[in-house]
Amino acid sequence: MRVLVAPDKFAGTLTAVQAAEAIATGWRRRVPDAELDLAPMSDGGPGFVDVLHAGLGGDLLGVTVRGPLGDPVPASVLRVGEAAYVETAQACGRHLLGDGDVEAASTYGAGELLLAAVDAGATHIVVGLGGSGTNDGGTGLLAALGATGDAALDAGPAALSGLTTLDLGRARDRVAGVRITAASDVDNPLTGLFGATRTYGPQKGLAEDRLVAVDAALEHLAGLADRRLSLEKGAGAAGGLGYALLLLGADRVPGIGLVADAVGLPGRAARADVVVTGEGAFDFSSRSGKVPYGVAEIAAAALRPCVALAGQVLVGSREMRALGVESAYSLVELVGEERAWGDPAGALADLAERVARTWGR
Ligand SMILES: NC(=O)c1ccc[n+]([C@@H]2O[C@H](COP(=O)([O-])OP(=O)(O)OC[C@H]3O[C@@H](n4cnc5c(N)ncnc54)[C@H](O)[C@@H]3O)[C@@H](O)[C@H]2O)c1
Ligand SMILES: O=C(O)C[C@H](O)C(=O)O
Repeated sequence: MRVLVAPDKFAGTLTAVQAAEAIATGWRRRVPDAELDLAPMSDGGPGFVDVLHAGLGGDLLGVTVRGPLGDPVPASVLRVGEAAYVETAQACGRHLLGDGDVEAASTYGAGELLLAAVDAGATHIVVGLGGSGTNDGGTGLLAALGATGDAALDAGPAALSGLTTLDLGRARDRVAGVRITAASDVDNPLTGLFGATRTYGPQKGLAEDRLVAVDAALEHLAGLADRRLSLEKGAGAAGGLGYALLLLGADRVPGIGLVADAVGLPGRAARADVVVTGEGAFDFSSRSGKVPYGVAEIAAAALRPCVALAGQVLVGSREMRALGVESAYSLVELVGEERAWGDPAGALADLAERVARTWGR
């Protein structure tokens, strides 16, 4: 039997590559002759570059860029032929913000990362967006590329309400002739009820009573730069970093679809008997763009059953099936909180071994 193993990361405990390996280890214990095809996934957020490197090969170029609060952080550019892939979470991810203030956090480092890809000679740069700890409308990135204005562009959203002029000429020149694709985990617009701030601000530590002011700062930015683009899908990804890329002429695609196509997931699903996906918390709250649902869609198109293994399962079985996942299995339910967190790889292997009893025949 052939099993396609295509999980996302389990945020905080396992990378997608580690999760895929743990699932394969457990499955093999139950079905030693199973053929396991490992395809760790990402939606554009954390893990994007690792997963593409595992799937596509290519060369990693190490760089140091400014983190969200200004401290230097390591990041990398993945070169594959003429293309380059960068992951903005490496420069401004939520894991780098800690307890820091998102209102002071900047995407400047993501701009430095983009520049490193330009300087490496890439003619097509794919920028992964998601899991950010920033909400600055991507102005930090624009500043790193040479954009100027009459207020600080690299100091978070607060300064933006004072902006009366914005010149993007130099930033656009820096990327002239380079095709940019934004691969985003979510498709929210920049502002408003479904915009970056109101939807994702609270999980970055933005207080309820600051949401209106910060959203207004991004709205002010949109008024100066380009209101139409602020309404485009994905403008609100990664705290508005999607918007900055659209201002530079980028096209936008869902990250999960880009990664799936890059690693040939549809063909691999068609060659499998069963597809296994997973993530840390299998929930409903943010299903658009999430890896398990993207993988389930691909499995369904190939007429293959899809099951999910997760740290926690927070979706009812009826909803889950409606989304194309046959069954979902929970680590915490099998081994309890302590082991799920203390030995995530071992626990996930045990869960996969159990699931292979049902699905490995
Ligand atoms: N946060 C959003 O609103 C949102 C929206 C759309 C897409 N996304 C994308 O979805 C991806 C996943 O985001 P996420 O933050 O939901 O990650 P996730 O699904 O991995 O969930 C993280 C949670 O999983 C649980 N978990 C992780 N390891 C566990 C273990 N070993 N045992 C038990 N529980 C465990 C924990 O509760 C943890 O908080 C990111 O790449 C992000 O870009 C996020
Ligand atoms: O990944 C998320 O939390 C959603 C969004 O793309 C962000 O980074 O703010």
